[in-house]
Amino acid sequence: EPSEDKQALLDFANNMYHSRPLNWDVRTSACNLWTGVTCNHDKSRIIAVRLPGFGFRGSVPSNTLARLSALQILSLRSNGFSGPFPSDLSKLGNLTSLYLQLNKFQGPLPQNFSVWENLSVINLSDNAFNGSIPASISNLTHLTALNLSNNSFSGEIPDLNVPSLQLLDLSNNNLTGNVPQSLTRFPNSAFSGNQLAPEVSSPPVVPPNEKPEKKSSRISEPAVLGIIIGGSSLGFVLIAVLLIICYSNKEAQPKAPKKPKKEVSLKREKKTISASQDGDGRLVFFENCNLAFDLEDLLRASAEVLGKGSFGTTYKAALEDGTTVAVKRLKEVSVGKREFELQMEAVGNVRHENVAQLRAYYYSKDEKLMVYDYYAQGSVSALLHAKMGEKRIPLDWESRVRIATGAARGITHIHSECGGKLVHGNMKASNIFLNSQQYGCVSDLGLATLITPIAPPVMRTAGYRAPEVTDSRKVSQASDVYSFGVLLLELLTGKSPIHATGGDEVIHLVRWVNSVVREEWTAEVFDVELLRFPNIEEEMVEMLRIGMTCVARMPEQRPKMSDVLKMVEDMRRVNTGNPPSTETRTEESTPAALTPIAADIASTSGQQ
Ligand SMILES: Nc1ncnc2c1ncn2[C@@H]1O[C@H](COP(=O)(O)OP(=O)(O)OP(=O)(O)O)[C@@H](O)[C@H]1O
Repeated sequence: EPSEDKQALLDFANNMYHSRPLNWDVRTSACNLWTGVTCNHDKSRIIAVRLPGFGFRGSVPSNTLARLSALQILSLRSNGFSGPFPSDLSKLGNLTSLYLQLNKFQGPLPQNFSVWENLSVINLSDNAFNGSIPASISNLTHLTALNLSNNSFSGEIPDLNVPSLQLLDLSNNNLTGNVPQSLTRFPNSAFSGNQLAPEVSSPPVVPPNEKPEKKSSRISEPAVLGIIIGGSSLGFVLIAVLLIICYSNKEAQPKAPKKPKKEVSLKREKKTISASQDGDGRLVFFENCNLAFDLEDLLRASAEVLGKGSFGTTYKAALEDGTTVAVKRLKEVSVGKREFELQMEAVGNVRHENVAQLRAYYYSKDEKLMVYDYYAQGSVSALLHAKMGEKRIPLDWESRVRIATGAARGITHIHSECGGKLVHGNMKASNIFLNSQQYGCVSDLGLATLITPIAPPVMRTAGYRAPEVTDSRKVSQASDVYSFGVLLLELLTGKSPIHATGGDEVIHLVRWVNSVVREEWTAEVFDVELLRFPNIEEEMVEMLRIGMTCVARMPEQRPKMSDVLKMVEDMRRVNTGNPPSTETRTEESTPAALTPIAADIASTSGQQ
């Protein structure tokens, strides 16, 4: 137990008024029991203190927090702290994140920010700080987010040439002069509400033959949730969600003139929207979730629409500490709260390296949210089908095998959960991502039974659906096996499950592969991008055989997922007698050698 750190915190709390009680008792374990306190691995030091919304009032007493010399994260936001910038903080050289927003701090900032060389996130917004912005902030080489908005900073903006900086908000101060060159990459909204030289608010100058940067290529202003939530009440979730809806819907509508960010501030809108708060919801985190954010951080995040799926819209949300998460906003949930929670618990408790972990969920009468890690590489669908040139690197055979193997492991694990009853229900390439080892990692499980199908499945979903699934809620483990088979065919052919040809014809991948295989074997079925890799034909044919077995028309003819996994993993051992490695595979295989195997596939798989 870090007894000196504990005493420092007690000295801090005992010398300050706070309206909400802290359960800090010198006799109990600070590392395990104290609210808002996190220790390091061996519990020898306190490394994070998060005290948002505890109703603290007054100045930070000196020589208290200063003694927490191992502190990395300090959050005192959404309280009533007043007085100058706490001098104690200058002793905290290990700080990485500092959240002092939504307090009543005043006066100038210390000029020397170099003492916090590890700082990555600084949020001092919504206080009454004044004076100039210290130029020494530019020495913080790890800085990713700087929010000084809604204060009274004056003078010119210093040249903050920090390449790591991703989020900047200096809006609503009294700043003058020009935006320095190093900061022109940030949107105008980062500087609005100041007295800056007029160029700042005019549109960026574009050379005559260059198109302006596409809106979608970076976080578009209408989609930005520039939401500052006062207080700590979780009930404010609906406000934020309303703003999400409002701002994301705007994307689809004809563009209205931009409102300055100032007007989006929730501080001002709270009163008018508060009638719709029902306060019945809460963000529920799953155990072992080490993401350092809470509901307020989430709601304040900048958000970008990733796409609309059959269950709702998914947003990429960039939190102030640099973490990025994916937030899925569900529509048409057809079950009650209890059933929803039980299903979320089942899904959230699935822990496997090939299953995307549900980090948190939120349920209220009007909104249901799910929070996942954000996968920056994009989905397998994007990796496979994005147009060449659009950030796409062709997926080589090794990558496709890793995707298939990972996905098979993930689904097999899902099928073993809940007494062997859990179903994924929505297996498709846009729901598979790459884990840190670049193996497939399946996401979006367990939703099919919760959502009312309001429209026939869109083309990209329909192609994965087993023939017996006429109602999207009637999915089964056997239908997951079918969808996995479609995924294998997609990886092999490079073609989407249902796709249009140049003309009006719509091709159904399963039927197409079947017909090619049945008529006469040709290597045409394989993605042309795979043909340049040597010695992979046998594996491709084996994967084709597995895929075709999975897409058997009758559910009872399909193998169990655990058997499919075995087949996928054996695919290499059978062919080489060696562990998987391109170097060890030397034997030649010619297209002619494929013919008997293809014939075998055609005769054994249950065709449509
Ligand atoms: N955690 C995530 N990280 C990165 N991208 C994601 C994440 N979750 C979803 N996406 C992407 O966001 C987009 C929308 O996803 P969403 O799951 O809402 O729809 P979908 O996969 O197209 O269809 P469905 O709702 O049937 O699963 C997809 O392109 C998906 O790949």
